Amino acid sequence: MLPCARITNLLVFPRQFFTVHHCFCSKFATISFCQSEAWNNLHAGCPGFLPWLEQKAGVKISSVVMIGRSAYGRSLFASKTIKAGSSVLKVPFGVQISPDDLLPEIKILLGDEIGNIAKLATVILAEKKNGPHSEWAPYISCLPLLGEMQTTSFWSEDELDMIKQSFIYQETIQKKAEIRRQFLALKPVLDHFPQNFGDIKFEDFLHAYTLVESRAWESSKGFSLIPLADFLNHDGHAKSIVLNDEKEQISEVIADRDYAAGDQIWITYGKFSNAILLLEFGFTLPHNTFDEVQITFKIPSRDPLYEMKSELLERHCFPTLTDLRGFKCVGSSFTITEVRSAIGKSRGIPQSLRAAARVLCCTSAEELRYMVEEAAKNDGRLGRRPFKDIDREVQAHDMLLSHITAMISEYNESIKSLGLDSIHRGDCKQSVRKRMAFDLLAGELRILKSASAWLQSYISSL
Ligand SMILES: C[S@@+](CC[C@H](N)C(=O)[O-])C[C@H]1O[C@@H](n2cnc3c(N)ncnc32)[C@H](O)[C@@H]1O
Repeated sequence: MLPCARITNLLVFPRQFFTVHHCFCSKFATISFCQSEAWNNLHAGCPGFLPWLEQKAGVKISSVVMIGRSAYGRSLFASKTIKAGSSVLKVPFGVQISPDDLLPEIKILLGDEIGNIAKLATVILAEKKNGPHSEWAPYISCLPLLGEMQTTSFWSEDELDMIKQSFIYQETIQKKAEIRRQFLALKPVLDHFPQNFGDIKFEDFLHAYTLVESRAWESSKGFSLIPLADFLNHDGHAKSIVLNDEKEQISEVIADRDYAAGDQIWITYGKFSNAILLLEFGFTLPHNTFDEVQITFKIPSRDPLYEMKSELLERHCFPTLTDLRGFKCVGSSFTITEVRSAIGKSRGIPQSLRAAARVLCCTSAEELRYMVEEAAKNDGRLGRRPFKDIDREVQAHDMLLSHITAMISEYNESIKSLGLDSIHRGDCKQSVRKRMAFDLLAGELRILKSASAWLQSYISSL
């Protein structure tokens, strides 16, 4: 049995500054958030959904779950006691939706620039247009509506401004641009089949794309939506995942703990930071142990050693970045996670980041050449050893510390401007987004503070 990966793994890691986007509009597109909430409560349990799915599959899928609603949206609950290690549900591949379900006459017109997520989104759009005549109607009608989507692609400019300190801000912009690019490539094809799609707008496509991204798993067919399994919510500490059994042609979830009747059943979507959860799934956790922060450096253009440092850093550790306007610059983005302890033998901040700081603070070509020779004599990695000159080592780490200190004060400012008093008040869309912005920024601030404490401790130990 193979673990099924959330598609986020493929899209976001290894992460650079890039990504996807897009949307989908339907007859529900104009429904306000509150109206759609009411609609959902009415259909909270998706009555008849499981019997319908079992009839379609021709086999029993689960005798231990029921569909309900919790603070996390639609959810699966134990209908009776479930023991750790026992099967929760088994969904045959035959009742999963994949890009293979695209009509052949449409599929043949799609070029390589249309990815699997966009293809699967196109399947959803066609089924949605089919309304009650769709063979997937009971499933499609249970999916979240446009007004309920919370991923940052749906945030207004003002809302995005709340998280401008985080790399997710830039990623959201790039992701939406990429989704729009795919939509524009797809649109002429969709327009050839008005009976299948109607007049699809970008918002429709973005909606469908985000539904796929937040609910599909990687499969032998690219990506698949797995009805019922996709009603399971994420717990960062859960061990259960969706497993694929190619031989039996089923996806299965095994309980990682004992559940009493009525308990919500959890799985993990993966080891995702709040930034990724927000970008791809539209939620955050109050304390996420997988949070991370991107530290980005650029060599000052006035540095007399700019060319030499650029060449070295590009060769050894810094990728070339292309900014939003298409200008290339040498810089680098390093990911840091929480440093558990500021003292002792803790792993500290990444060696690659410290190496880059050492290169950046060199003031002569001789110093840089010496670093290259030293790397060649050892494991080939540039700047991994502390400077023999302690002042220089302090200088490199001081530079990092002041960069991180500046970030800390920017994060503090952003958190303050959220208005701490109002964060935990209210359930409306704006309050929910404010709370998520707070979780994101507070988590990233915690990491920056841990890095700062580690750097201070290292510098004072020199
Ligand atoms: C795979 S679906 C799970 C079913 C979903 N609750 C529904 O209503 O259809 C993933 C979505 O569930 C919600 N979700 C999952 N885990 C969550 C959590 N721990 N906290 C808040 N929302 C969560 C998010 O909206 C996410 O995009």
